[in-house]
Amino acid sequence: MHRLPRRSVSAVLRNGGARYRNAASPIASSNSLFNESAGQSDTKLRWYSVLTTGRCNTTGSMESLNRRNGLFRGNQYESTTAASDASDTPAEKYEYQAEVSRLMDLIVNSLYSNKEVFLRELVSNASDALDKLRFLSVTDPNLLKDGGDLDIRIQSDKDNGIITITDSGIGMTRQELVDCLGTIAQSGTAKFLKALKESKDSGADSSLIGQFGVGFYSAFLVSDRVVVSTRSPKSDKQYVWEGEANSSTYTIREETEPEKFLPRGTCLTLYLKRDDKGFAHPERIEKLVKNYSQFVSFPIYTWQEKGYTKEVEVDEDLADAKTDGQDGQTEKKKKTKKVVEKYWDWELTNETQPIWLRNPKDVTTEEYNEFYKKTFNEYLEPLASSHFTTEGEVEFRSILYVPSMAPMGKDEMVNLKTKNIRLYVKRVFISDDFDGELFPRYLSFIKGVVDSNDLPLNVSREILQESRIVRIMRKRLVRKAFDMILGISMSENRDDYEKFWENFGKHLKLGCIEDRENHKRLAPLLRFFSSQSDQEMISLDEYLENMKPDQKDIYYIAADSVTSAMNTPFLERLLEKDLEVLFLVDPIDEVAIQNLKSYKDKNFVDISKEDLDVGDKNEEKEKEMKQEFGQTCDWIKKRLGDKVASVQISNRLSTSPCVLVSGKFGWSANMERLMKAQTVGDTTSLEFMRGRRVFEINPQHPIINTLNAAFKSDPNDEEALRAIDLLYDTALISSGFTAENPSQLGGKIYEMMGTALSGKWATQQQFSQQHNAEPLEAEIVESVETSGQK
Ligand SMILES: Nc1ncnc2c1ncn2[C@@H]1O[C@H](COP(=O)(O)OP(=O)(O)OP(=O)(O)O)[C@@H](O)[C@H]1O
Repeated sequence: MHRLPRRSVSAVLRNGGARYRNAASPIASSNSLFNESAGQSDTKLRWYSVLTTGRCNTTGSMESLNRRNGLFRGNQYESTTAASDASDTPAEKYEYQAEVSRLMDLIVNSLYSNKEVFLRELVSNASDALDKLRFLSVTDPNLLKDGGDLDIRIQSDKDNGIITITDSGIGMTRQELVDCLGTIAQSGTAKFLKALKESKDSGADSSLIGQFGVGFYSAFLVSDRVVVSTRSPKSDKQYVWEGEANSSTYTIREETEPEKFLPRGTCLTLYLKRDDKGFAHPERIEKLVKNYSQFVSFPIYTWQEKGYTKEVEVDEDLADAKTDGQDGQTEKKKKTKKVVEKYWDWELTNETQPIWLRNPKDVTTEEYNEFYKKTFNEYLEPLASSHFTTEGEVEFRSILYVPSMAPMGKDEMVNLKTKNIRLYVKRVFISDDFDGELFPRYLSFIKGVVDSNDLPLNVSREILQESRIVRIMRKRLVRKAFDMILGISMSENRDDYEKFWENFGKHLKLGCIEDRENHKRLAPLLRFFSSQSDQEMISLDEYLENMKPDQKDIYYIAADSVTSAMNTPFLERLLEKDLEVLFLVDPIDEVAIQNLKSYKDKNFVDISKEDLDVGDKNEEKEKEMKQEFGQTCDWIKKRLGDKVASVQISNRLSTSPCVLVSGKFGWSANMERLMKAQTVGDTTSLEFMRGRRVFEINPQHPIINTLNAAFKSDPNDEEALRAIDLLYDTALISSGFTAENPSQLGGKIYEMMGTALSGKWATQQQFSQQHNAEPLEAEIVESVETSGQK
């Protein structure tokens, strides 16, 4: 039995055009341009450097002119005799063309919502280049002969706004530069992967990140000019690709500066735009690497300023010098002071082995907690964590955490954008900005990381495409989250679930309202106070264990506090019969329970609603009571009019004379109060939902008996009729409703007090007046006599 002590529960997603030719190297002819286009219909777009050279002679002067004007739009490459429709005119096929500079502008400025992703994209390319080299070197070790580690190095010059990203990967040949960087939306990486798969090479590395062939151009998000110096181990020459933002041309030349020669790999130099020079700050680079590329599988070094403290000797001031010895000579004393020596060096900035890729058996709780604190900037340890891998249709790895505290701020509970789940695809951080795709909002408090290789992302890698895969993933994450919470609830340490409930109980109740599919998982996690446990909260399973053998339902009452629930007249008879009643004291409780409807085949029954069956129906007795009080009920109903739907003999009262019961389908008093507090403007719906109220009388109560007698003697007796009014108003309040006319009620109470007081105290007052008056008179008489004597 795990009962929670009472606390404040309420505190709570090419080659269609010319091959590149620069002025110095007019290799490709315009002929090849169009032949190639015809042959490569899968080609998308390329940088038309030919546009500037105008060396296009095959297809006629108009096209050349258009190209020169930068308006080359239609490339007629084939005439076909095949009739396209009913007409006999042969249809001509055209290939789509694009205005490259505009397209570039679109890619650069419309694809990404956040500039800083440029570093993620370029580091991912470097990682892919290293991965390709690693893979190819297995069969061709010569590729690694030039030595050097497989790593990525980022250096920046903040004063001049320059960033260089160097990798010792596969590099690019001149042709590859043209094919990969000179062709928008052509991914050398995707081709590489495809070739591997086609060769059915089981070693096809699924950790290759690139797939769309646009990531590289994100460099122009922040740069005016990009220079790529690259050397493929397959080539003995190094080439330099250079392109500028807003330009539809690029150049390629051979690297001639020996100091820029690379043994192998690629060095990208970004000349940042004026407003983006801040990105060249070493600290900013470090931060971006840590956020986006923390778990890339190759070491990333950033060039950072460091410092060490050393002791240096300082000459003591003469003033401070001591006079030493007998000869009085002044001796300079050597003193030292600590100074910080600054220097620049490479610093390893990422972790190549993410914790989630390790075997859970090898990870300690401390390591999980440390990862949690570091990743989510938390200072408190989590309440629970779960590290798992799912296989099958969707494969992903994840570590989820239940925080030990709800976030500060009221809106957090319904805030989907909590940035609590960090999504990685192939170890590269994609996003933490979700809109309920991975977790429903009531579980938005769960924190964690999810890493998958199969997630469908859009080109900018910003949006998780709504897909079956995401739905499956969400289902599994939610299930794991529930397992984790259940684990806390079954923990030996009771305080843990108490803490959890205090922080996130409301979230689970919201889940009861919003997630029907998971009612079975949610219900066992709920906790309530009850008529038999007003200090410790109980679970629904504990309630069931405590049910009477013949008890059919789970009873509950909604109130604004445990105290008022404990003293409600609705509870009287159930207490007498030792039936436990759940107290729903959080405003969300009643709606949550109404959504659950039942738990383990037992219905939830509101004891403040009509037709309550507490299992002791006695038809004969009821008949007898009806005979005795039936007419009195009609008489009371007549007096109360439309205020009540009917007046009935109660089976739930023992000490109170009457109670006001809500209709079966109407709002309870508690719900009415809550709805009233939230309604602004038109209150017609309130009136409607209030529905019927039934006035129940307790035939055992003296007041009811007196009224019964009064009715029998004189149904028109004014005092008896006014007593009915007062009885109704009082029942309204004791049943949890708000008085219709509080000041009138006050008046009635004063009047009654007056009558009651005058009944008892007037007699006494009369008595004491009589007794006090006489001695006073006697005294006066006496004094008169005395004066007479004088
Ligand atoms: N540092 C590099 N070393 C070697 N090749 C590179 C490098 N950077 C880019 N490339 C080549 O250029 C191609 C295009 O790169 P780009 O970033 O535009 O697209 P991608 O990485 O293939 O796909 P995505 O758009 O998904 O990032 C790559 O596929 C790769 O073949």
